[in-house]
Amino acid sequence: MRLTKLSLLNFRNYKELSLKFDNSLVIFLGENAQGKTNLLESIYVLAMTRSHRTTTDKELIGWSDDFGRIEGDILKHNKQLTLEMVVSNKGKKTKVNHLEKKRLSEYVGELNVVLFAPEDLYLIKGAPQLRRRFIDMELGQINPHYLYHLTIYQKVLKQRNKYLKQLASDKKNSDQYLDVLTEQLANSGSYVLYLRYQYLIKLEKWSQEIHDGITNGREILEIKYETKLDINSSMERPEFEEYLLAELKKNYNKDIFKQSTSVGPHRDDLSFYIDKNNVQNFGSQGQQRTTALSLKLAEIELIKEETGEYPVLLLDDVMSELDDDRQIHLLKTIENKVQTFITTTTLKHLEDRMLSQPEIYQVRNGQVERKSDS
Ligand SMILES: Nc1ncnc2c1ncn2[C@@H]1O[C@H](COP(=O)(O)OP(=O)(O)OP(=O)(O)O)[C@@H](O)[C@H]1O
Repeated sequence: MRLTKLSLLNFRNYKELSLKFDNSLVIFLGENAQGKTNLLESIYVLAMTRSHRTTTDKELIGWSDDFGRIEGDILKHNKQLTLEMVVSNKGKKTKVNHLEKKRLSEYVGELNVVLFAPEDLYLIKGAPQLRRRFIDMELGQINPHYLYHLTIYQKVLKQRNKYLKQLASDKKNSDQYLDVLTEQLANSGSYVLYLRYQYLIKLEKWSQEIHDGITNGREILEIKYETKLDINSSMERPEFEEYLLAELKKNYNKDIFKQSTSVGPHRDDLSFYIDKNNVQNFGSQGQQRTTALSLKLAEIELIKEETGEYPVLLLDDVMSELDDDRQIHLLKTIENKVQTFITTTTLKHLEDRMLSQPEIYQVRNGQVERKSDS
C-alpha cells in the first residue's frame, strides 16, 4: 500500500499544501517546531480519523480557521482510492472516493498505517490506557467488526456509567433499565474480548519471531492479556458474553456505589514477559525498548498477513532514540517493501543506513520544499 498524494488545507501550521510521493522512502527534514510531526500526524489522522497526540480534534485546525481538511490518494491492491477527512467545530466527516462514510468501521482500514514515535518506547512501562489504545487502534484498523463492536461498547459504557450515577443520587437499586444496559454491554464487550484474544495470539507469534531475531535468540517474549475476569483464549464468543453478564450483575451494588462499571474490557491490560519475567517490573530499559520495537515491527507483518499489503510506516524522530542494532533491524524490516515516512532534524543517523533512494523534503515554518534526492 502506498500514499501517492497528500493535500492539506488549514491543518495545524499548513495553510495549503499538496505533495506527490514517488519513492518508497520519504524524509521530512527540518529544525524543531517547523511542522514535521504535523505532516506525519496528518497521514495518521487521514487513516485513523484521530490523532496520536491529541484527543481534541479542534487542535488539528489552523488557529485562524474554522475547519481543516486532509486529502490523500492511496494505491491499494493496484487500485487508486481517494480519502478525505474534514474536521470542523461541527465534528468530523470522512469520504472514500468522494462518498461520505458515516460509520467509522466503513472508513478506518482503507489506509493502514503503523506509527512509531519516541513515546512508543514507553508503551511497555506506561499507563494501561496506552496499551489499551494500542490494541484498539491496531486491531480496529484491520478488523471493521472490532471497531463496530468497540464503538457500541464505548457508547453503552458511557450510558451505563451515567445511569449508575443517577441511581446513586436517587438512592435506588438496580432496575430493568440497568439490566438492559448491562445486557447490551455484555454483548458488545464479548466481541471485544473475543477478537482481542484472537488478535493477541497472532501478535504474540510475530513479536516472538521478531524479538528472537533482534536478540539473536537470547530472549523469548510472551504477551499476556490481563483481566480480572476468569476467562481465557480458548473460550468462544457466547461464553464470554455469558460470563461477562454474570460478572456485571454480580457487581451491581458495587458499581452503583462507585458510580462506574468495575469489570469489562475497558479495565483490561497487556503484560509482557521475557523468559517468564515481567518486562514492566523486571526488564531493563533496553529490554523494554526491544519489546516495544518487536511489537511495532510485528504490527507491520500482521497487517500484511491480514490485508495482503504492507501498511505505510510513519517514523517520527525515532531513529536517534534507537541504538545501532535496533536501527539496523528496523531498516532491514522495511527494506524496499514498506513505504516509510521519516521525520528528522538531521540526516546524520540515516545517511549510511539508507537502503533505498529517499525523497527528501525540507520543512520550514509550515512550508515544504523538495530537495534533490540523495
Ligand atoms: N492548530 C495549529 N495551527 C497553527 N499552528 C500550529 C497548530 N498546532 C501546532 N502548530 C505549530 O506547529 C509547529 C509544531 O510543529 P511540529 O510539532 O510538526 O514540529 P516538528 O517540526 O515535528 O518539531 P520537533 O522536531 O520539535 O518535533 C509549532 O510551530 C506550532 O506552533
